[in-house]
Amino acid sequence: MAAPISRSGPEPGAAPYGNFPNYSRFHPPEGRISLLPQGLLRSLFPGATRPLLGLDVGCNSGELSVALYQHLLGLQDSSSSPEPPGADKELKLLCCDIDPELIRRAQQSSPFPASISFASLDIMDPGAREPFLSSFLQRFGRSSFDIGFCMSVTMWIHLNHGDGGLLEFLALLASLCTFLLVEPQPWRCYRAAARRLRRLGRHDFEHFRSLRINGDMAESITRILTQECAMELVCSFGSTSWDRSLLLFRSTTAHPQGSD
Ligand SMILES: C[S@@+](CC[C@H](N)C(=O)[O-])C[C@H]1O[C@@H](n2cnc3c(N)ncnc32)[C@H](O)[C@@H]1O
Repeated sequence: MAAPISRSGPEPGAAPYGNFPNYSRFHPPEGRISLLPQGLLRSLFPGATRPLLGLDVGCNSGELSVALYQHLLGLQDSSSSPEPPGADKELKLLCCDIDPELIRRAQQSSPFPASISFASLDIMDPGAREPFLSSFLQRFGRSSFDIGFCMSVTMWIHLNHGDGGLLEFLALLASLCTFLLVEPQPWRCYRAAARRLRRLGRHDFEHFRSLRINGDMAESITRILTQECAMELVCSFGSTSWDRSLLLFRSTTAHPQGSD
């Protein structure tokens, strides 16, 4: 299920999918994690009696996925300490990324292999996505995830797949997840990404100049999710130091606590 990524050529900085090899050095997980309240998972799923299922889309090399897992379960921030007994029964996290090399690194360094699975997947490829996601969900007798994470990914989907792709992506996440945490990139990041590509002598992103969804991206994504995807905004956890907001949505149609 490896996605077709070419790493040949003299342009390592281009990262056309946002597949930067050292992303977490520039945007460390702590900047996001510190905005999320302690005990968030328990407050969203009081009295959950079976493992909660999470989906992290665009996980890069996994640093944020691991930090989210630790934070949500209230584990000490130490990748060297073993997972406490029982933790793997509380939350199972499926993390995917289009870049197989990033996934290989995530797998190699994962401190919690029993609870966090990393896999190479282009989430926009229905032929690969559907069997992959349903086989994971079926293992737990489920048809949806309790919580999804879409952290600094919307811009890359939007630039590579256009307005239609962004709408399709958000509708997909809304249909798959009871709760959804989204960190949208603001519009100025789109300009910076396009500039970076031009400086490297590459063609513009195919869709950049024709995007009609533009401007205040947090507002647009909130509008799409709430008006077109049957979700409601539960909370905005504020903005990171690099001015990206963390928005939590809940499905208005899914049953609570993953009771599907
Ligand atoms: C900017 S990084 C964000 C990484 C991580 N979520 C974080 O916030 O620290 C965006 C990631 O999305 C991934 N990505 C982009 N398009 C994707 C797609 N169609 N399917 C899966 N992953 C994708 C990229 O490879 C990249 O690793």
